Amino acid sequence: MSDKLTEIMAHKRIEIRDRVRPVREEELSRFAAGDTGRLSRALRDSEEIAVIAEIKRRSPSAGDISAGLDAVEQARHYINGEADGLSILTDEKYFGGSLRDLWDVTDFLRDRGRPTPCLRKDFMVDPIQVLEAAEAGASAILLIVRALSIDELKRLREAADLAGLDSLYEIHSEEELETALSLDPRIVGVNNRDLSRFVTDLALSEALIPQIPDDIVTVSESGIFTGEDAGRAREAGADAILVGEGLVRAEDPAALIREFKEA
Ligand SMILES: O=P(O)(O)OC[C@@H](O)[C@@H](O)c1c[nH]c2ccccc12
Repeated sequence: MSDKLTEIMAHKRIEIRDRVRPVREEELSRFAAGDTGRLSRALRDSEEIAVIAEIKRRSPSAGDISAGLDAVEQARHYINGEADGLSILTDEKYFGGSLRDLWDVTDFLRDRGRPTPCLRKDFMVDPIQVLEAAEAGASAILLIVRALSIDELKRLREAADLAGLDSLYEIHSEEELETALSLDPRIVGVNNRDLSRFVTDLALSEALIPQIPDDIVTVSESGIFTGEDAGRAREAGADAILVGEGLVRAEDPAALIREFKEA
């Protein structure tokens, strides 16, 4: 692990320090109520390539993407385009998001009676964040394999399982794929962006996704802007793509989601 990701993880551990406390099993398990695996199911059930549409205001690599973005308005576009899942950045310092965005979007989805599953996109390090995700109505959390020890990965996964949340294991190398596969994952995401150097290359999905067993849901993440990119991910065998910047910058995000699915 190096530079930016190291910096972000160090910051995250400090940022949550005041909130960390023992999280009891009962606190987590009251969210599980028969609704486990909503994101993995939605991605698997889609006939075309599934689309996870991300709400992201800025990033260390792109800078400001859309500083004043209204999370609920953006979610409305994504739902109109029939996104299969939403990814909501809740990190404030580096991505301009908040837990409040997640609460607002899941409230909006609930009011519409449309249970599109939401991923809490953040740098998870402690079970308290899993509890926060469940409370805010998320269906899944992100686990960045490179950023966590095996013990942390196991601890976070256990908390997510108790709360009925899916865990998306994000990888960026063959070695990380091995680690993820040893943890019995339901969803593995290949991040095409090198989190140390910020370059994206879909060739990484093309190299790694074919090595992932069929019963695991696969996601190609980052650097997808066009129907052609989505087509490459599908050709590589991805069940889903995760798209942020391309959709946030799009004039008509709903149309772009349809284009991804038709590719
Ligand atoms: O905006 P893009 O290039 O479409 O990428 C989306 C998503 O993959 C990216 O935001 C992301 C992937 N893994 C992360 C981990 C933390 C924060 C953000 C991310």
